[in-house]
Amino acid sequence: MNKQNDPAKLSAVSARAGTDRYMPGFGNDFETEALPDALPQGQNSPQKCNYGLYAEQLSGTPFTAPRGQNERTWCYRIRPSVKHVSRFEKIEVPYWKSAPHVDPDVISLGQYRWDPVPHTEEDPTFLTGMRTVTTAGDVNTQVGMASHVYLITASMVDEYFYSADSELLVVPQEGRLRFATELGIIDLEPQEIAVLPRGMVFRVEVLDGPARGFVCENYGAKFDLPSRGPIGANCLANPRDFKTPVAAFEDVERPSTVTIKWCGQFHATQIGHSPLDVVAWHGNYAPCKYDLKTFSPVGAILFDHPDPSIFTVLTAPSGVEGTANIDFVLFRDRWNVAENTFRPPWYHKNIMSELMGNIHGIYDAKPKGFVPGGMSLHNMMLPHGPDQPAFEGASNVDLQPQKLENTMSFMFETRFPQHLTEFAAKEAPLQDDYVECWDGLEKKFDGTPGEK
Ligand SMILES: O=C(O)Cc1cc(O)ccc1O
Ligand SMILES: [Fe+2]
Repeated sequence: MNKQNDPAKLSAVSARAGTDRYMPGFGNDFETEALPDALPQGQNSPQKCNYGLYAEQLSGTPFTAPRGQNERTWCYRIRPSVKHVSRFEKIEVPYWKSAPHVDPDVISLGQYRWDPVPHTEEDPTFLTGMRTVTTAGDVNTQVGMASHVYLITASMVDEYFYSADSELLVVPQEGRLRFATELGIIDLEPQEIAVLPRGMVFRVEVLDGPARGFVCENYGAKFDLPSRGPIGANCLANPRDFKTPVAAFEDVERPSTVTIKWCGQFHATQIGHSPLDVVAWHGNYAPCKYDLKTFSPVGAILFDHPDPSIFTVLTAPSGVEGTANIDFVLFRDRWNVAENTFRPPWYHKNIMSELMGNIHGIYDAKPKGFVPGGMSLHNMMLPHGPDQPAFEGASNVDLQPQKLENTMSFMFETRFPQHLTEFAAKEAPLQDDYVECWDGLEKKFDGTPGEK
């Protein structure tokens, strides 16, 4: 291996220069060290680690999980984590809610749509700027999810966080963020996503603000790549496009706070140093980022509109095959070529509940009103579909091959009904007139077949 491609050398450079670098692959068994020979070879727990480091395992799955699903990472760190978090004090993070959270005064049954949540006067961080929109399932039994909007203008300074409750899928819509994590640094911008594993400590800095985006908090089993079935080994999200950071550590001694989300509650602990002190690590339980522009969509090339599951980027299983705890689905720019076909999404009712967000541009089923930064919720078994202008347009358009451009929306689709928070129902800019977008769909039936 030449010097330039040697991950050890890259990470050493990375740690010193503070630049971010990544290793390709989804769920790979990675190894990386920010100082030469910090990573033990051939074993996990030497009697004494080099540099006086402590060896520590982070288990993301039970010890006995089947081999293909078993995930853990070995960290070689300046202090063991137990020196970072002890003597907890309960704190309030009022806008970050967890399931079950059903407010009797809030009705969740319905079709809802929101304008972008505006930035506030305060200077919120990733923690204080998190606004829960929906919750589903139960955080205590590790099933379900929550969807959030984040509004961030301030970096976390000497402040760290981890969620024992969940894996976090972060979908930026505006602004650039840096996730300084125990295992390395991820820089993130709109049209990219990051996946932060349960239990991993991080700090979020604003590189370019204000920052707004969406978070899917997964209480259940981890996000995985979907099986492609007959599609074969390529297209959709390809494993090599997922990027995991190389090791980068901080040897900083300053009064700091670590906040933990645990069973829906928040606790803080004070420490005298940065917990991001992992000098080297190896394993397959690690954060990653993914550029949504590398998603290769597959679709109908003759007629009809397939189910949106063909656009699944990541899926978090629920234990029932084909019934996801969460699917993360991407509607990106693509060619529309189907002949004699109503090309936008069809009208439907779904046993899964669909939370959508617009990252960029125009969504074909809702040409107006569903704008970047905005969201919609079509809850379990509640009918929805194209609005009246979209229906008329798509029913009458000349069906030439058409490139859908300037479009990127996503869906957090879960098997569980999603319950609105008070914030979503009462504070966020809910569009009271949303359901009127279907009012103009008139009766066309007159008992005769033919042109309508
Ligand atoms: O409701 C939506 O807009 C999402 C959606 C898109 C699609 O192409 C088919 C079904 C579906 O639920
Ligand atoms: Fe839908």
